[in-house]
Amino acid sequence: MSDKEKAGKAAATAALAGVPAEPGAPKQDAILSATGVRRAFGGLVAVDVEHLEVQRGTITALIGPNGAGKTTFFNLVTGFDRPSRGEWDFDGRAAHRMRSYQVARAGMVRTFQLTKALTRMSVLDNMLIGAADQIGERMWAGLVPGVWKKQEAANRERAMELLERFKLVDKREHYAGELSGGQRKLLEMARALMLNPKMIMLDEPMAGVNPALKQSLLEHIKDLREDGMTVLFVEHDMDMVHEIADWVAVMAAGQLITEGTPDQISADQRVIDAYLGAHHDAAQH
Ligand SMILES: Nc1ncnc2c1ncn2[C@@H]1O[C@H](COP(=O)(O)OP(=O)(O)OP(=O)(O)O)[C@@H](O)[C@H]1O
Repeated sequence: MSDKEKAGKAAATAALAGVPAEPGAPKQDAILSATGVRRAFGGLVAVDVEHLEVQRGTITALIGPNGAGKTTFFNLVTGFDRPSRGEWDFDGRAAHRMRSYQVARAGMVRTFQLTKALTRMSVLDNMLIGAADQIGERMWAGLVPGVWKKQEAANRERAMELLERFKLVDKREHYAGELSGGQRKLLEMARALMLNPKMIMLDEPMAGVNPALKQSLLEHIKDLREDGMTVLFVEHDMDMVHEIADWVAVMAAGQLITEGTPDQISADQRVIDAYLGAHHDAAQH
């Protein structure tokens, strides 16, 4: 462990010390605080979270069995979906009425899996488009060419910096579709970082990544915390959760059933029951 990593981990642990392992537990300094968030699709309640706070400067995992509502929750707080009801503050500002690009500008940015269209573009173009898309620049780009040019040069510089950092710079002219599973995950992360987020939300960062690249991806995620960012990630790989999460929030059937440190969570009967229940249901289908 580097000194920087030790310091980042220690600061996160200190910030969470004394937080009870209970759903909705208040945090010392929550960057995201959500209350009464509900999203129904017809008769199906996908998300029904009474209260959740995410401590600033930590790596927090959001886990739960398939269909628990994790992705829907991500979509809601980042403005890509609208709740049936609910409120949340991000970094001290009410964010539940913001559009996705306003949320991104406020500093909460989620990663997206590369779509088919994006795999047919170069790695560098992916980076440049990532920046423009999420903050809605396309709307005014055509109107103010001078401003746009300047912004474009800055975006290009930032993109090259990030591609260096993620060791993708040699691939910049390659189609994104030519990248390996792990390199795609790095690109997804790098795209999100184009916006200099305060909090980055990663949806299954380890999915489809070969073991050789996993370690390097883990290091990159820890670096985000060490750089002062807050990380919230959805993940099924419990080894990864144990290795990097400072805190874990568990959802099942739309609700937040508990929270705690990785050790507290793996010993929690509610969590074991939720996973067993989900497997039992799946086996019956
Ligand atoms: N657009 C939608 N229309 C209808 N139902 C939806 C929609 N999006 C999600 N759902 C349903 O909401 C529930 C929660 O789904 P969600 O994808 O949020 O779960 P998840 O915890 O992310 O699952 P996984 O781990 O499998 O990705 C599921 O029952 C899902 O089928």
